[in-house]
Amino acid sequence: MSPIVYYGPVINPVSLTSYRACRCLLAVGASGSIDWIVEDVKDSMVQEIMAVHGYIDVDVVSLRDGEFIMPGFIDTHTHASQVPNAGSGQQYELLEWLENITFPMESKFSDLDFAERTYASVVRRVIDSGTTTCCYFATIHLEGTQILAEIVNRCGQRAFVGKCCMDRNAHQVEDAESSVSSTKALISYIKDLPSSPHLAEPLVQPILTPRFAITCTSPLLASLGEVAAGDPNLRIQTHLSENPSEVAFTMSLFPESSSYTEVYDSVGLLRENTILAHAIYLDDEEIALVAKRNAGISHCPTSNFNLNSGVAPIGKYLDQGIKVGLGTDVSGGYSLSILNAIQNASIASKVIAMQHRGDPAAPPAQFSNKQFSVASLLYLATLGGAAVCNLETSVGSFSVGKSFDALIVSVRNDAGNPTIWSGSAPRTPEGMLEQFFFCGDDRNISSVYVQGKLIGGTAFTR
Ligand SMILES: Nc1nc2[nH]cnc2c(=O)[nH]1
Ligand SMILES: [Zn+2]
Repeated sequence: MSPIVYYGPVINPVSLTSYRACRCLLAVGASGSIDWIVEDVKDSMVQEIMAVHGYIDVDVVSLRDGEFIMPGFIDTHTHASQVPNAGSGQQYELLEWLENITFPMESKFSDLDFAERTYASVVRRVIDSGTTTCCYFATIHLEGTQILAEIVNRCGQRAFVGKCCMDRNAHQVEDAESSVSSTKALISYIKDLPSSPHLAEPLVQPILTPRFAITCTSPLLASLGEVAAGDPNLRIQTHLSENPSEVAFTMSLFPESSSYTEVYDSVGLLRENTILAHAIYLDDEEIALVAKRNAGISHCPTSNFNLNSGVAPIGKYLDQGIKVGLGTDVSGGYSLSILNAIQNASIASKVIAMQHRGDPAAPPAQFSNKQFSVASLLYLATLGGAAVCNLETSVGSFSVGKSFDALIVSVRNDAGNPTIWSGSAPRTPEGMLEQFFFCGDDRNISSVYVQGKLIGGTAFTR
């Protein structure tokens, strides 16, 4: 790959409360990582800055009015195998929905032709939605999950791919021993996929995936805890405390546990690289335990509304210093786009704020019971998600040495999305970002880059 320099408005998340938005020169080196960035650049300064950095005869691509660069979205929780069901089954709550909608679809992935066709289309759609890093659940099937990992790797997306571990309470189950051995086989398979030697971590990595406590016996969870103990870098993903009936059923299956969270913690599955989807009904002790273990929460607001699960008190978790990212949770959620998760995360935070009008959380609470700002939404969709995946030193924002995992966004008329009103020039980067978040869709995502390489949309060559 030749080095390249992008020139235009760059949106760069900093924290839950701030982001930078200014005209930058951003240089991507031959390895796909960021070589240098200069902020607040004017046209007259471009050639001199390039020369100072020894960038002679390097292409500069200039963005037009209405275009900007931002970090790629990070989807911390979705089910590739459930995408064909998106938009079906919203009349059910979680346990009935699994029984009637989800398990029947997942059973189909024993057919490898079906798996190949479905996953190829799913991964393309996820990339075109602007997701540069994705945490995928596949199904219980080893070969089907290997197909998903291979497709993701071929497409150049950054991802974690997991095979569901289930030895009870599902339509298809394995015994605990087979579940562990096929999980180990998946881990070896993914670690052997071709990858660039200069990367700190391969783009595609395995992730330990006990589906949730209801579908795993204590012996299976304990064995998966041993697998985790043998590989501290191995990420773990599961579901936690999503629905009141689920919580009650879990506690009836694990009467010796003091809480749902403790079921995972007692076997070593709660740690700094564990991704906990939903986490709506945690009590104060569970919140403290998640914080103590530095595990991350995947906030899946579209799914939480769609399956009538509840509204997760994310502001409260943020005030406890818990890492939070966004998840689409298809097909609990009906959209593969993190933009839709952003919109519903905003609404969920406003629902909580409305419920606490005149009753704000006592200081020093900063986020509890308050609506999210655009800065918070941006952070959750990018750098927050990166932290949940333990990837915050390589992706989620732009700084020297980080990977160029990025989107070029257009809110121009010629992007073809009439929902965005673009009559009010000149546009500010902040204004463009907000319009994109609330009115944007795939049509506004011109190019998708992972590690500097174009993986979706069209190459930006101006
Ligand atoms: N939303 C959701 N929750 C789950 N809990 C266990 N499995 C699932 C699933 O597939 N989707
Ligand atoms: Zn899920």
